[in-house]
Amino acid sequence: MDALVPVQSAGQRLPLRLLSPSLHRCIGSVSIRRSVSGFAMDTRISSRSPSQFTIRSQQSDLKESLGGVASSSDVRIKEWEVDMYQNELAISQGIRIRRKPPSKAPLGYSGPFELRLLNGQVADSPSNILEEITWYKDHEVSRMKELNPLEALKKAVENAPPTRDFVGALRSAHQRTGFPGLIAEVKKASPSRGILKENFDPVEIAQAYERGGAACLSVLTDQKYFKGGFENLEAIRSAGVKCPLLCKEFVVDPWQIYYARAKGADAVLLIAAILTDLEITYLLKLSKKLGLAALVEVHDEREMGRVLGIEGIELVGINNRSLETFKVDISNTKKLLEGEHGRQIREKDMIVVGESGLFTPDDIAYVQAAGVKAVLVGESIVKQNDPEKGIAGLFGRNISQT
Ligand SMILES: O=P(O)(O)OC[C@@H](O)[C@@H](O)c1c[nH]c2ccccc12
Repeated sequence: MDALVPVQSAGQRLPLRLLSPSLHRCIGSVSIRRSVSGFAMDTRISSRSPSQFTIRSQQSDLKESLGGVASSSDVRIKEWEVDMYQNELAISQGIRIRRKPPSKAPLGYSGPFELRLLNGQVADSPSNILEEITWYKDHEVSRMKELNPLEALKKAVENAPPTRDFVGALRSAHQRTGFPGLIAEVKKASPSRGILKENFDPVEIAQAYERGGAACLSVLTDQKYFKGGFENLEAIRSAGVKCPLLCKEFVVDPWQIYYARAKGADAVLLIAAILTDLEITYLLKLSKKLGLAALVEVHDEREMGRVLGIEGIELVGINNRSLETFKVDISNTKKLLEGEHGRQIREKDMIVVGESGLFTPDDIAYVQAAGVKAVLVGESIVKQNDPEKGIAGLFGRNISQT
């Protein structure tokens, strides 16, 4: 991808070679190009003039960029089309979560896409909590980007201390203890459980987890739904906690990967239920480039099949909680590790993380027998007065020095 594509006006056709074959039918504007590698791109209307716009790829490291001139309403229409294509592309991969509300269409626009895409989906309210979070996140990220432009973030990342080896820490904890490596979660609240801990001191909890033998920590950074924050990630890191840190976010934009890295993360979460294969591939590459591990989360067989088709994934999380219905069932981990999928995972030597709903030594033994080498645990340990003891209770013995 070394193309520099001149764009005179929105609506101009772009060279076929830049488009995915399945999207040839969509040719007709720069926006389509954006929806293909699209996620990789960032649209900005330049401050010099509202009728001037540049679309710069976040893959600018790969020297691709688009630039052009159009009216700002053209740009809005094109952006809306991109969003709709994003939804379409996702639907074609069996993803039910829509990334944008369907009626974000600019006022007065009634092209063929609007008719097609709104058909049967006229309501503009999210169909479940994951969709709601995703829509809100999109909104939040665009605001945060204004305050922290990518260029500045890249500089911060260049000067940031090196990352710690998240995957290595899990593997060595597994070898050391004979139990799945523990990713202990620093989580104040969740939409399904409400407030988990009133007097929540993230640094104290993180230090207790570390003393208790956690291999890594997961820190919720979502503010609105989980009462977390990036300040928690930063505080834990600067308090000298050595466990590698997973930034627990709903990543819908590459900007968030840079941000997580700048704020002290060693790993990021990529949720297959909200990301297309292309997005996962791109975000995975970007994470690696920045020295971050990526935990790719699935919650059903279809998502597992999808991620097994993507090169370079080392860590797969199986969430026992549906983020759409909140239903928790730890046999999900077992189910997804059976048969052909399990075989492929073993062949590729991937680390599987059993996530959510783990409370007792029996639960740990159950998911371990199913094939996980790591577990991600929040509620059962964060709720304890002493989270360090909570870990010993969860495993049935002290895992800090075995
Ligand atoms: O508190 P629990 O049931 O132990 O679950 C922890 C973790 O798996 C859960 O918080 C989680 C898994 N995937 C997520 C994605 C986003 C937010 C949260 C999550």
